[in-house]
Amino acid sequence: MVKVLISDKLSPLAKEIFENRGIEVDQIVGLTPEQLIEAIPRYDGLAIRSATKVTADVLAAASNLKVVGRAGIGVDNVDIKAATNHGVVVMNTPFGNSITTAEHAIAMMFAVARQIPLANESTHQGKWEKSRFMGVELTSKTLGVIGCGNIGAIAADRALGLKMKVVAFDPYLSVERAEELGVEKVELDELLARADFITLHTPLTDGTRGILNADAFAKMKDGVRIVNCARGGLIDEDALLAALDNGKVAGVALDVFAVEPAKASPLFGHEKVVATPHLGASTSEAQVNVAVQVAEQMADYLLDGAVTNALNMPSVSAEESVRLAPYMTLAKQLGSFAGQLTEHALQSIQIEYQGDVTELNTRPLTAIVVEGLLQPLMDCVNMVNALAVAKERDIDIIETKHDAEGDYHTYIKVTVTTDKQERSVAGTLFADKRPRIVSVKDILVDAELAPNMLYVSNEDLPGFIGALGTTLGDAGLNIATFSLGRANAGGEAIALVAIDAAPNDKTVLAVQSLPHVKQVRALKF
Ligand SMILES: NC(=O)C1=CN([C@@H]2O[C@H](COP(=O)(O)OP(=O)(O)OC[C@H]3O[C@@H](n4cnc5c(N)ncnc54)[C@H](O)[C@@H]3O)[C@@H](O)[C@H]2O)C=CC1
Ligand SMILES: O=C(O)C(=O)COP(=O)(O)O
Repeated sequence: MVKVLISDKLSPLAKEIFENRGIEVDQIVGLTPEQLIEAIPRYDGLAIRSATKVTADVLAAASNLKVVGRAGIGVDNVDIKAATNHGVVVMNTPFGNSITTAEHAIAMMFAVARQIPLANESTHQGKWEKSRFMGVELTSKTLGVIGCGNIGAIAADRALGLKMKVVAFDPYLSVERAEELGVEKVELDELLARADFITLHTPLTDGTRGILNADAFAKMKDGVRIVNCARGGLIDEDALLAALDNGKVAGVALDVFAVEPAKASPLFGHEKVVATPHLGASTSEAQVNVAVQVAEQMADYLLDGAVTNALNMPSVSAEESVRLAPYMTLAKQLGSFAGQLTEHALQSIQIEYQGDVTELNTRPLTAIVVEGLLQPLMDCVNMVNALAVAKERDIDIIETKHDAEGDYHTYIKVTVTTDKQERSVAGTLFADKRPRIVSVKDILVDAELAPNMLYVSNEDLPGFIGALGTTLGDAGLNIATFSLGRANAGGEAIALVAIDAAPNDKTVLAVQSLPHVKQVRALKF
């Protein structure tokens, strides 16, 4: 039975969805890294929020894991590269909590503009310090949005509603999109120089880590106020403390911290710091959204092979997955066939799609061709990591698509170029949706692959077929099907023989030593 571990606090709806779909669920919150490593081999799926750290060590131990589902957006707590290498799909829920998080950023902006938390605390203490708390208006102020994606754009929209002017820095924001949003696209330095308030909405990556550092603070207006509801690592906390102390920054509202859970920080207790414990996504609405979405996405993948919102794999809908299924078998067979015949260093893999198949999402097909091809050559390759593994090894993957040209309404051809030769194998689906190999090295054949096959290439001369049959018969091997093809009379010929059991090395050698035989391979599918 498929098993999922929920290792962070998720709406109970997630568990309910998994169970309704026949998936066994354990919810264990607060595991130490060691406990997670010990538990993880028992699970096919892991559902998390931001607390669980899915490190390379966890993934190395996760021998059955197929998917990590992040009920939320940021995946900086998941080692995606290691997940890819281990063939684990990582998916998130990119929109479920974006409104909620943008609202938190706006709430934090008000909180820091009017010192609401401090005023609240003082009032509860019966101090009535009316003259202590002097705030600033938001109207007409300039808000600098760093990272204008889903959340940044919603925050910008709300700020415009508050009659603020919004400038945005985001290298990937087009001028048209900026216009549509009603924001002014600017460079970072200009944003820093102009903004009265700055709000951060980028992911934490090597490119954004410390984006607000001492240099950046130096470029800001005196008395700027900053909101961070994205990730702690975006702000250099030491530089921030200095900027608060020297008056450059009038106030900061932090929902996120460099190290979480943040139980101690020099920023804590500072009058100018408003802090919340990573609450950006914590509304009942958002938590229902992300829990339902992650559970459904994970169940779809584990049960039906549908891929949605994956960060390391192309998307495949459930309907596509059904239509793709016979093609996936064909593509895997073609890749595997080519891989089992490949003896030299691979340079490129060309995958040509013709006819009906071009109407489908061919990216998963390409991934599975490459998986099939690399599997005989190396361990631990699967659909998730195949393209990355090929790239790492400088193998070019070339995908082409054409209308149907020849005899087949649908057709896939895989051509492998090594440093010594080029070899191709092509196949189709017949009306029964069963895959057929229709050519090898451009020699026409018509073969249905069986678990055990013998591939023989030979010179097309009389006597070979009888000799092959006798050799296999002598070895006690029953022939199930026998497909032949030849380039021309007397030219290169190919035999693809389905046999009921795998031939041993002695039999392969015996076939190899038959007259006119060029190459023999026992193939497994
Ligand atoms: N506090 C909380 O509870 C929550 C925090 N988040 C954080 O918010 C982040 C943003 O979420 P979304 O808006 O949904 O992501 P998104 O992917 O829609 O937007 C991120 C934007 O950042 C931009 N960006 C990337 N590198 C940049 C750079 N060097 N400088 C400026 N912009 C850059 C991208 O072009 C993109 O437009 C998430 O990655 C997550 O870390 C998300 C949800 C809840
Ligand atoms: O979705 C995100 O990126 C968040 O940061 C939300 O984090 P959480 O799920 O509340 O731990």
